[in-house]
Amino acid sequence: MRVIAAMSGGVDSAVAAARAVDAGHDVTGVHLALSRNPRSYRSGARGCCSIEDAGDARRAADQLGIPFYVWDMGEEFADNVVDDFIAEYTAGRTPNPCLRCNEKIKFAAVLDRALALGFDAVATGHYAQLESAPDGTIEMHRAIDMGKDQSYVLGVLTQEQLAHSLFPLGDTTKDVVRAEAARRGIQVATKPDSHDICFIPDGDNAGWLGEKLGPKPGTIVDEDGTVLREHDGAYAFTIGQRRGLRLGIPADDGKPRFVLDIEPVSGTVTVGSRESLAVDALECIKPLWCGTPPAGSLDCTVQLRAHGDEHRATVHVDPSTGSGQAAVRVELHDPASGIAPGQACVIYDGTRVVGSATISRTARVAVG
Ligand SMILES: Nc1ncnc2c1ncn2[C@@H]1O[C@H](COP(=O)(O)OP(=O)(O)OP(=O)(O)O)[C@@H](O)[C@H]1O
Repeated sequence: MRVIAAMSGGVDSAVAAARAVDAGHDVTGVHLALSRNPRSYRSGARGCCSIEDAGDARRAADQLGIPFYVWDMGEEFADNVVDDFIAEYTAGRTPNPCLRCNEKIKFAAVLDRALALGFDAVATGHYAQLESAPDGTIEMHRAIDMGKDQSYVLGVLTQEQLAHSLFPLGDTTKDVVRAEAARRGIQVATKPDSHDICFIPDGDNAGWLGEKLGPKPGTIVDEDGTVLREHDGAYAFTIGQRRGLRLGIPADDGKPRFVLDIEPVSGTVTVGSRESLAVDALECIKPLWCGTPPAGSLDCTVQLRAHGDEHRATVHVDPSTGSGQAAVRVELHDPASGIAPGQACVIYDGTRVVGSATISRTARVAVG
């Protein structure tokens, strides 16, 4: 097959490209220039797409003896990932930009360009496994290294996209990948892993959003509406957040308080007890299925954030719902905490990804 290897300049994608070459594919390396404000990883925090990253990717491609190009996808990334991230926070929701990047950039814009240029597939260093099912469809499964498993952020991929994807690292642990990179003489063998949000290299999401959006004053209130303090922007808060609330006055019961709700229009952030955070029912919109869409009810597990726990659940799918309405309802068998609208609910049957949907509403566990 003619394969585009998406090479970030990191160790995973270098080894993934090497394995694609070993498997006998005709491989071309491509580094994506995504961020408009690239930051050198030598400055400490590892961001994305700096000149050094592109140079590391090029060197790895040279070592493998494969052609190498840089594709500028900065505009697509800004429009589909960065702007969406800002819009979602503005609306009081909690987006996952990696998932969005996979959906709109790596397995959409990049794959489309690859196919248009006559390539058959895109290989990445994501940790997930692909298997052919007896009916000829491609199934995506969790990676064997559960510490690195990235099937959650790939849960948005459709059958068509999976049919043109290769994940050469899914059956390997990160330790083995680093050892293999060292054995192959790949220079980036010890390069640190990237931060979750590549365009916010120092991890200060609130500071970054504050710069983009400016002050949007509002109040923090407790569950009975008492104002506890003012704040400069509700976008600095996420449901389930405990740290950095700077409430000053302790709760009546002396226990920690958590963000329970964010009202985007008034900017009111409600805080309360850990118990009040628990939810056991979710409504989700915009489902994307890896294979044939399920209908009716499904006993399964769901994952509600990257690297989050698996929760046993019964999922009800209504294929007839119009866009914007809850197409997927999820009953969690045990309550979960810190679940925010905007997050993806990825549905698993064992290790197999069934699909994903975006959480639009959560319902609190009835107390007493
Ligand atoms: N700027 C980029 N250019 C090309 N491919 C990229 C880029 N960023 C990410 N990728 C692809 O997406 C995969 C997953 O990206 P992620 O940000 O999770 O990196 P990672 O797990 O740290 O991998 P790596 O060690 O290769 O950077 C990478 O392995 C690579 O194939």
